[in-house]
This record gives sequence, structure tokens and C-alpha cells, in this order.
Amino acid sequence: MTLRKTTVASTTGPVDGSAAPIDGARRRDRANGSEPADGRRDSLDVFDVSWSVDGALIVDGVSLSAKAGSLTGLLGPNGSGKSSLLRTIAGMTRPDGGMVNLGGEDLLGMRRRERARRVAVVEQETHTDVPLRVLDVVRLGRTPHKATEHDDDLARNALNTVGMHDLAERDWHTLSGGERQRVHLARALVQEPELLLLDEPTNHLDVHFQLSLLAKVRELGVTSLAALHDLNLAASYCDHVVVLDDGRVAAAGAPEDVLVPEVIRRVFNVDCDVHINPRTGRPVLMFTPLP
Ligand SMILES: Nc1ncnc2c1ncn2[C@@H]1O[C@H](COP(=O)(O)OP(=O)(O)OP(=O)(O)O)[C@@H](O)[C@H]1O
Repeated sequence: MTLRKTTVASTTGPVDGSAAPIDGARRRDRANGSEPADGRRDSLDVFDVSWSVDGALIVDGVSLSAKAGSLTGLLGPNGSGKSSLLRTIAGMTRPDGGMVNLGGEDLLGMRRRERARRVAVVEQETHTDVPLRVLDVVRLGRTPHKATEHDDDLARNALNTVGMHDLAERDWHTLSGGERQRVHLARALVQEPELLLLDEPTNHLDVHFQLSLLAKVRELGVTSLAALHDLNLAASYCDHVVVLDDGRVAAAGAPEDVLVPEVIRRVFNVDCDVHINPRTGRPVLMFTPLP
């Protein structure tokens, strides 16, 4: 697989658009309910989406909604269908049924180039045999937009945002797993998406970068859906969580309502005590094996 195929919903060439800097304030205005400058709203609505392989239902009638500018955590045990759902929402796999709307528009019915401008995907693993500098990898995020003289600056700014500006000229292949993960986010940022889909974006990161990456995603105010294994990160950073189990939604709502012992035991098969972090007021989960 190539980087281009695996991490950007579609990158089939320039369409249009200026190289305006990433505008977190504008996105946050949308989240706050004030009218966005371009009149569009970026809420995500997934209706009854299913996806199967060889007759096996992997995603089974999933519906969820994410408010414009919010961060939603997609949680669930191994094999529960998180990545499959993200790929389906991104239009990378064709659902058997259901609908995905972004800002009220049919995302899966859009032309591929249009979707590529609006949706960025950060997948778990990416590979390429092509020798590329880090800066070039980030610039791939501009592919769906019209090329401008500012693209290099945008790419360097995005690298700066993820603390990787020093490595802009490095060969991509020499990066560590965590460094690659941060470069992936930088590439998604230069894409200036309306919807950001992240598949375990923190799994290679040390604790500092786990916190800073999710804080950054929140700060951007882009509607984001992130598959996460770390339930405490989800509890700390997500506005809303959706728990999948065997391809279906087992629970959804605010982290403090969903990440409760009964749900954790039923879905993850472990016991759990929930405390409140005195500094943040957010839930902290402590796990023990079932007797
Ligand atoms: N292309 C495919 N062909 C066959 N089975 C698949 C395919 N893609 C996914 N699956 C199966 O679908 C199920 C869900 O996989 P998926 O990767 O979506 O789960 P996940 O929740 O992201 O898991 P994890 O937490 O382990 O990353 C798994 O049992 C997986 O083996």
C-alpha cells in the first residue's frame, strides 16, 4: 500500500481552494453554534450503516451523531468494528446499507475528489516504498486542493503544530512509530478537513504526546471521530463516546454516562472502578480482572 492510498480518503488531484491557514477559531465558532463564515455546518450523522465481508456482518446497523466541532471517541474491544466503521464513513469501503451525512450532505454520494477535500483519515499503519522527505509526506495532504506557493509553509506550520518541524527534511523511513503518527496528523491538518477520522492516533505515542495530540485535536474544533483503546484518554478528552461491541453500538453518550462499571464489564469483560480526577473533573477508570 502507498501512503496516499491508505491515509487520505481520496487524493486524485487538484480541485480548488486557497491555501488559507488552518482556522481553528472558525471551526470552534461552528461548535459553539454561531453561524460559520461559509454558512456550512459540519455535523456528522451516520444512519444504520452496515458492512459485511463474505456474508459476515462486521458493521451491523450503526447509527451515531457527532456535533460540529466535537471530538467523539469510538471505543470497543479488539475486532468490534472500529476501523471498519471509520473506513466505511470515509468512503474507503462501500457499505451494504445506510447513509453518512456531513453537514446534512450525503458524504458517500459525493464525488471522490469532493470527499477528499472534506474528510481526512489518519490510519493506524502506513507504508510506502517511495523515498520521501517528511515535508513531502505532509504536503500530500494538500493533494485534493489547488497547489499554491504557500503549500510548503502550510506543511511546515503543521509540522510545527505537532512538534516535528526539526525533522522536516528527514527521510520518512527513518522515523520512529510515534514520529510517524505525529506526521500523519500534520498531513491531515494541512488537508484542512471538515471531518477528521483517526484510527488509534495515540497508540505509538508517549504519554506527553498522547495528551498533546488529543488536546490539539480538540483545539482545532474540527468534527472528529477517533478510535481509541485507552478509555481514560477518551474520558479525559472526548465530548461524546460511542462503544461498539460485535459491530453494533452497545452504548453512546457523554463519557461520564457511558464509561460506567456496568457497561465496561458487559463490553470489555473487566471490572472497573470510576473515580473523578480532582484536577480535571473527568472520570478516571481503574480496571481489575473479573474474578
Ligand atoms: N477485509 C476484511 N476481510 C475479512 N475480515 C475483516 C476485514 N476487515 C475487518 N475484518 C474483520 O472484522 C472485524 C472487525 O475488524 P476491525 O479492524 O474493524 O476491528 P477493530 O475494532 O478496529 O479492532 P482492533 O481494536 O483490534 O483494531 C475483525 O474480526 C476483523 O478480522
